[in-house]
Amino acid sequence: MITGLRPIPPSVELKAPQTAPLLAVDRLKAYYKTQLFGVDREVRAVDDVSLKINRNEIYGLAGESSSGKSSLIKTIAGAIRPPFRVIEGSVRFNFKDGERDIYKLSPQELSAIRWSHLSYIMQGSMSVLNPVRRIKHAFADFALPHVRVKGGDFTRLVERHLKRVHLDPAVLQAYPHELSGGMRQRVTIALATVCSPEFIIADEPTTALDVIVQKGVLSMVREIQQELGSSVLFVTHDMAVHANLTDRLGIMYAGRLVEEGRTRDVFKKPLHPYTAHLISSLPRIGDEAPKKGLEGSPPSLADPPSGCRFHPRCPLAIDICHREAPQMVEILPGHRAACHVAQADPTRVEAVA
Ligand SMILES: Nc1ncnc2c1ncn2[C@@H]1O[C@H](COP(=O)(O)OP(=O)(O)OP(=O)(O)O)[C@@H](O)[C@H]1O
Repeated sequence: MITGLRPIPPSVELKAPQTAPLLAVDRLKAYYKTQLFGVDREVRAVDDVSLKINRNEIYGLAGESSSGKSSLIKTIAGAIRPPFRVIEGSVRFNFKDGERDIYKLSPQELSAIRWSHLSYIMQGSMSVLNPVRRIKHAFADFALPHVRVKGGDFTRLVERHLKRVHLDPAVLQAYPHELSGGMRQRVTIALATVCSPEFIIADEPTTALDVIVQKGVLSMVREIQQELGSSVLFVTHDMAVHANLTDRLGIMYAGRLVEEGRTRDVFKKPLHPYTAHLISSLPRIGDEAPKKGLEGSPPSLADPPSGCRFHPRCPLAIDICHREAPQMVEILPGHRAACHVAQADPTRVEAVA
């Protein structure tokens, strides 16, 4: 455990009970407001999303390309830059030393919680690691400002952490190009976790890696999460990764969360036809039946369909789906879905899978 973290900023709110979720996202809307050929355009990348992430869990976020996963994690991390804007809603963290409402923090307060409370593992390790500087400088640049220890104590702290994640401290002397892709990604995970953050966002950290290396990196994520007792928001479109790693799973479609539940429940009994499709398209050994692709393409988020955004592609769509956007409703214990058909009769969705 690292001691010597920075003092709590004065604007921190009162502590909430430790049983409360670590993260509560409430009715969040965040849009890209751009102009195309002089015409205003609004891309509704995050459109009325509510979710909670508990302490000590790995929450997976899945969905096809352009469904809004990266935009949602940007809003959660408070990394909002024009043309992206938060329209309404809130993102609140219940950290051990007090609550933080991300959109009420000043830039200084936001940077004070980065790395020490909230950290981010990005997709490409090379975007974090400077190719012309040794790895040790990355630790000094990012982590050193967030711990009180300096000099030799800081080096010892980093070396201890590297050993904890099964990395040889010799990597500190290496340049990024001297390491394999898997090693570099391990280094970025070590970097993101060295200050023992309570909440870790991982954005497709294993996408560029081959399956064997990917397996090693995923076990490292699980191990470090358990050791630190952190919560992880793990984003990938790869459902096989979710099946192996995550405790709970949220599925996004066209800027909305359409299903959420314990990962095993979602895989066993999907409640949204889109999720059923994602699961049924996973390859299974011995299953020679041809896989049916999902017809149609994802909608434009600048002009999404009326009602349920999935209805133009949904084999179960009924009248109401064209007119009314379904709300996320708990259909089975701890298992929510935004689907009119499943809310009327959850067994109908099984037929899609
Ligand atoms: N800077 C931007 N300006 C305008 N629109 C954007 C911008 N960045 C993303 N978008 C749009 O927001 C929508 C959601 O994109 P986002 O990157 O969040 O999806 P994603 O699910 O993370 O996709 P991927 O898996 O491909 O990364 C898309 O329609 C995308 O075109």
